[in-house]
Amino acid sequence: MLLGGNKTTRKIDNFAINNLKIPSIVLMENAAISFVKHIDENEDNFLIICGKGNNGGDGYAIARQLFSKGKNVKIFCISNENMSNDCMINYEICKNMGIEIFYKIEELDKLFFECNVVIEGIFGTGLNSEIKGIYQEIIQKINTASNNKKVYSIDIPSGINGDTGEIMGISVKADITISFVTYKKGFLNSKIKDFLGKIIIENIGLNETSINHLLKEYYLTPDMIKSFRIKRNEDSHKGDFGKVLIFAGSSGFYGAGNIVAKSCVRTGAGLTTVITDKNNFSLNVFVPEAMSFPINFDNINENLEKLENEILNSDVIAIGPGIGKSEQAFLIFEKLISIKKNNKGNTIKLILDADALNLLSENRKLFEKIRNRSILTPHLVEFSRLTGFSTDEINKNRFEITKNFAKKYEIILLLKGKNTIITNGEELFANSTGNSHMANGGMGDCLTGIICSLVGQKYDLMKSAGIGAYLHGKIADELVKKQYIVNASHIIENISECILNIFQN
Ligand SMILES: NC(=O)C1=CN([C@@H]2O[C@H](COP(=O)(O)OP(=O)(O)OC[C@H]3O[C@@H](n4cnc5c(N)ncnc54)[C@H](OP(=O)(O)O)[C@@H]3O)[C@@H](O)[C@H]2O)[C@H](O)CC1
Ligand SMILES: [K+]
Repeated sequence: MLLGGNKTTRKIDNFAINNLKIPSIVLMENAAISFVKHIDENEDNFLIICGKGNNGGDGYAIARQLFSKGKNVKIFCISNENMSNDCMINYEICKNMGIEIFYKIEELDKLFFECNVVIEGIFGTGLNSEIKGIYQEIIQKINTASNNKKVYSIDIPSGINGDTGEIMGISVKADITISFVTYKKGFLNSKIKDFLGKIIIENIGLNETSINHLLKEYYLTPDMIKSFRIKRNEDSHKGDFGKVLIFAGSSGFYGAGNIVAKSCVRTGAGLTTVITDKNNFSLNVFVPEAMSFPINFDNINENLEKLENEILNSDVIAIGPGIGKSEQAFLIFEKLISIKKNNKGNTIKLILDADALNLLSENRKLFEKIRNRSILTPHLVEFSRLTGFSTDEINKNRFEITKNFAKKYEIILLLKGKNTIITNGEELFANSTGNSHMANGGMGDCLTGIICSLVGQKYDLMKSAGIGAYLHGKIADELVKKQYIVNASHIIENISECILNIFQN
């Protein structure tokens, strides 16, 4: 699903009008028809509150549509001065059709009392400053009425900034928001969840393929994830699904390596090998399918030569969870990223997480070695270390900072958090799955294991990160329907079933 904001709405509008030659009034009509589809047939009494821009125009067009279905419709017109052209056209039609239109704020309370459903088209993507005066008063009244009326917002609850989700002074609290063409970036702001209600994204007669060159940002949906699927050949063998090398876990943190390995195996990698302390025997017990490459941490140099063969033999290397920041960990990390091509002549892909990111932050010249072949999966604090931006600055400007960073270092960045962001600097995915019940130790390790497995199975880096993040969150979303806390082990046991559901449903 396309992800957009205020500017992109104008860009899409302009393209549809100027290039596709769809008159703007037709787009508005399509928006109104799509909107009305979601209104309960049994509802009868509607109050439609309209501003003077195209959001209000949508409101008048929706009023016409409902009126023509025989519904009882009343309109509250906030202003009929300086209306946009299309708003004016629909306002005039409503007047000509004899729909009752009210103008005085004193009449509003009675209008609320008489209706069952409020539809508000005060501001959409054109909101450009703090809301004051009469607009503030009207929104307050809508929110008071919303206790016992169903409130629908057209495109965006009036008062929410479509780009940032910021509340511009005051906002309508919608029960249902029916938005057009794009999932608005502002909806990703977790602080306004209660203002959005149920979100529905509707078409206005534009096929996604005819406009998707205009924007390269997406909100991940099940359909998108399904479309990424690479079918398995009947005659394939384990070599086709990737040789994955994992450097994760160290004394005290063996669990991290075990979780990465088990997630990787369960996601379907062909062969999984874990570089681990020679004294770690837990791997074989926890993940019997994985192989180990034992390391003597007391004499690291003796291992590095043998390790070279292992590197040359791999398709993808995941590095980081639980490795610590010791000198030995650094030497192994440096070795693992020092070879770019494997024995088959293919680029060895890298997934860098946790301490690998911290080591990278402190040794920035290593960025040169990871270009064009890596996914970095920081959480907010790790990303702050990598970029030098404060966590507040990142939160306020996630899209721009992540894109710039990915572009600068030519890597895929996956910034974990609510609506995890994945970007290569051009294209961007915002994840739609996941919940707070999965916020506990080992989750990130599990995600690393899923992603390196997908890369091994020849999914490209963006798609591996996208599928991985979606799958990881989706499993947790399903599990919280029947349990309160979701741990990495729960995710691991459900990976395969969830992949099946996503790819085959
Ligand atoms: N491609 C699509 O998705 C389509 C969407 N449509 C709908 O159009 C709106 C956007 O319409 P637009 O006219 O650009 O903007 P709005 O209607 O949201 O608002 C503009 C008017 O609001 C005034 N304004 C803005 N901020 C304030 C404020 N704080 N206080 C008071 N008034 C404000 C603004 O006045 P100015 O004087 O500042 O110009 C405008 O009068 C989109 O959201 C969809 O609903 C199309 O129907 C089809 C295509
Ligand atoms: K609105």
